Amino acid sequence: MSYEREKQVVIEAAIAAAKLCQDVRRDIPPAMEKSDKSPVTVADYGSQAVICKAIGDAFPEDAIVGEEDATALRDPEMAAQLEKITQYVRTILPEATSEQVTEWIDRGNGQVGSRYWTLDPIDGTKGFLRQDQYAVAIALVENGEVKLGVMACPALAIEEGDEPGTLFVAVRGEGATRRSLHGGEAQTIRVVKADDVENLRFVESVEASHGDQGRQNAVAQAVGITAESVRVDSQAKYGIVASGKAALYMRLPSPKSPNYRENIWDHAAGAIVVEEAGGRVTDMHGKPLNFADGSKMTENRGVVVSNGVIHETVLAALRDS
Ligand SMILES: Nc1ncnc2c1ncn2[C@@H]1O[C@H](COP(=O)(O)OS(=O)(=O)O)[C@@H](OP(=O)(O)O)[C@H]1O
Ligand SMILES: [Mg+2]
Ligand SMILES: [Mg+2]
Ligand SMILES: [Mg+2]
Repeated sequence: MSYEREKQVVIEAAIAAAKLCQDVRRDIPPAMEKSDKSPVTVADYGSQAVICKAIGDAFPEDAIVGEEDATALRDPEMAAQLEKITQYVRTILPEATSEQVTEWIDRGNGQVGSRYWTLDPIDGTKGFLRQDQYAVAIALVENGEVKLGVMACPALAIEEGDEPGTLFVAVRGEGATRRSLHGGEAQTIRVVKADDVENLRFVESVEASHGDQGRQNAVAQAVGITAESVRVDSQAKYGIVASGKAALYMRLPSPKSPNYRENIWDHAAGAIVVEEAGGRVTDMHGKPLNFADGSKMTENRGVVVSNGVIHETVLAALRDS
């Protein structure tokens, strides 16, 4: 088995961060606004602090490329927010100080290199605020290839009716598993088979502005998916495809933001989980996602995630659309 220590460290960190996020969510957090107008909450910061501390302590040589940074929190006007974040972090690390919290968050300001971690402390912040789906997503990348992905989806039940909370783990060459965030055995997961008509659904973002829902639906129809899309926030969509509950996840560039480029932390963990479950992940032109060059995937457009079998058909339908 490879990456055993890495896996242990980040599974433990992801479970702790997921608990912190659920604690915050029970108190219904107000959102703060980032410079790009997107929302961020005390849970995004708290989750990044807990995970970056764990990775930085265990692997001090490794760079971490995280979504958030602590610059805004050092503004004296943000003192009350920083204190709140610190209180939540103390439920996991009782001795934590505000100064340490900002320092741990800023461990996520690393650069993409030959070996690095990428972290989305809360993917789907809008979903988190809506009490819908979100994910804590961590991946280890070596020489441009994702080697390990750990994704906690605190609001996603394994089977309908179960207590929500699913943890996905994948190591390159060793398959993908899921388990309950509340404990229990890990089960191997596989993508949906071509003849499993009941699960030939497709998933897309809840937020219409994060994709092109008109074109996504047209392409799904063109490849024979007749059911309406299932709209889910965050990389939980990758988990759903990897578990065989949907055959396709499409994310096509939004006509409203044609210059948007995808971030590595929005895809790295989810992508390895799907690939190790037997699926395929490319951009809309069939190019592999580029995790080698920087935090933005500047050479890629959109994302297509499938069970593999239908992938070429989807890419062909996209060319024709
Ligand atoms: N214009 C545009 N196009 C594509 N993607 C965008 C865009 N704007 C934001 N984002 C990123 O979307 C991340 C949320 O993922 P989803 O779209 O899958 O979830 S959601 O339905 O919007 O909640 C979200 O991740 P978080 O910021 O971690 O929540 C953003 O990185
Ligand atoms: Mg964000
Ligand atoms: Mg994200
Ligand atoms: Mg995020």
